[in-house]
Amino acid sequence: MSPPSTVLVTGGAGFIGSHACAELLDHGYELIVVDDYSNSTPQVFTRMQRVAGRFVGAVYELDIRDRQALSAVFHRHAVDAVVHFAALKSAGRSARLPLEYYDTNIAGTTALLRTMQEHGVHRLIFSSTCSIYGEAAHGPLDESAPARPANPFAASKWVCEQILADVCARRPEYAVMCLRYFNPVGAHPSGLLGEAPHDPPGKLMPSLAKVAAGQRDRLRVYGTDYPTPDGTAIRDYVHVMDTVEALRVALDRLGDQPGMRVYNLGRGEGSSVLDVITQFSRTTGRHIPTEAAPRRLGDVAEYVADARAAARDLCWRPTRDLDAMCRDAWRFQRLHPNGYAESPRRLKPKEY
Ligand SMILES: O=c1ccn([C@@H]2O[C@H](COP(=O)(O)OP(=O)(O)O[C@H]3O[C@H](CO)[C@H](O)[C@H](O)[C@H]3O)[C@@H](O)[C@H]2O)c(=O)[nH]1
Repeated sequence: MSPPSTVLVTGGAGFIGSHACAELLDHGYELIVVDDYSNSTPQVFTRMQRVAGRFVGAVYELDIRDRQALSAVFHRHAVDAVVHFAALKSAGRSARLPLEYYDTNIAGTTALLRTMQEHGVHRLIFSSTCSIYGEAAHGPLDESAPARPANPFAASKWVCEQILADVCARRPEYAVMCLRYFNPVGAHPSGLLGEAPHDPPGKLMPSLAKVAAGQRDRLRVYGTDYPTPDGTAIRDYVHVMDTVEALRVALDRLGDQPGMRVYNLGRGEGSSVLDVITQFSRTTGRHIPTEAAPRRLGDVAEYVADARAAARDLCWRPTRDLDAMCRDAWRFQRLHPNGYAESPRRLKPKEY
């Protein structure tokens, strides 16, 4: 099978989605994007065009659970493959709103799969997460580590993986890759694209950027009593540009073999919350005031990837370190203090 050329990206206006679209446009793919803008904004496409030098083919505002609207998109465009990001993704919020998460993430995925089937599209890249591993053993986790989802967000992703495995087991025409993202952070090196959630940022890197910029007075460190060397939780942070490079190679190779393949996308290097704060401070020269806070609902002590399968099959070797992740996140914050909401500031070269 030849590589797909027209790709439908769900959630293409979101953080990983927008960087993925820029990467795919850069490599000649034709893109159709659907997004409901529940945690993103259409402004992202203007920036994406500046980054990639060309337009996304078409953009539709829709909820992927709306099968009629989704079907109309497949009618209009000859889609070869789908990259599926659209989902709710906050572990803590999911513990408070389980139904909302199961409905959006699972019903959204089944609606997409049924629509794909109706239109004869069988190639899919699914966005999964390291959080399906839950409270697993310490140390690098490979793809065979048992799933023990610790919150409804993680459980919803694990259910989707099982649905996809069942579909692939019964239908040989399907080719699916599940990419288990560890903690993608950073921003496009142009400073045009970055992480700009609607709600006050709950994630570590954008929160750090807001504190460093003086938009928030301190960073709350959620949990200082984890069984880790410094008591704070360990994650495997990976630059979003490295992440989307892996995705692009996965898409290039999606047609090579049928069935379902699963890959961890992490660097194999754990950093604690305090490690990230120290690095962010060092990279930006800013003091980061902190405050110890209780553990966040649904969080676990440690996720570190064994990503040798992605290295072997996708020849993927992430090259950007934590310093680069902090530098790029900071550049986006400095250039766009309000994300996608307003025109950029002009920075002198030494300002970032
Ligand atoms: O202000 C903050 C924000 C975060 N943290 C801590 O920093 C670590 C990282 O938290 P993030 O919210 O940045 O990311 P998560 O580890 O919760 O990310 C998980 O959820 C993501 C989706 O939001 C992805 O699915 C990812 O793969 C999965 O690991 C956690 O220990 C968290 O408690 C703080 O201490 N203070």
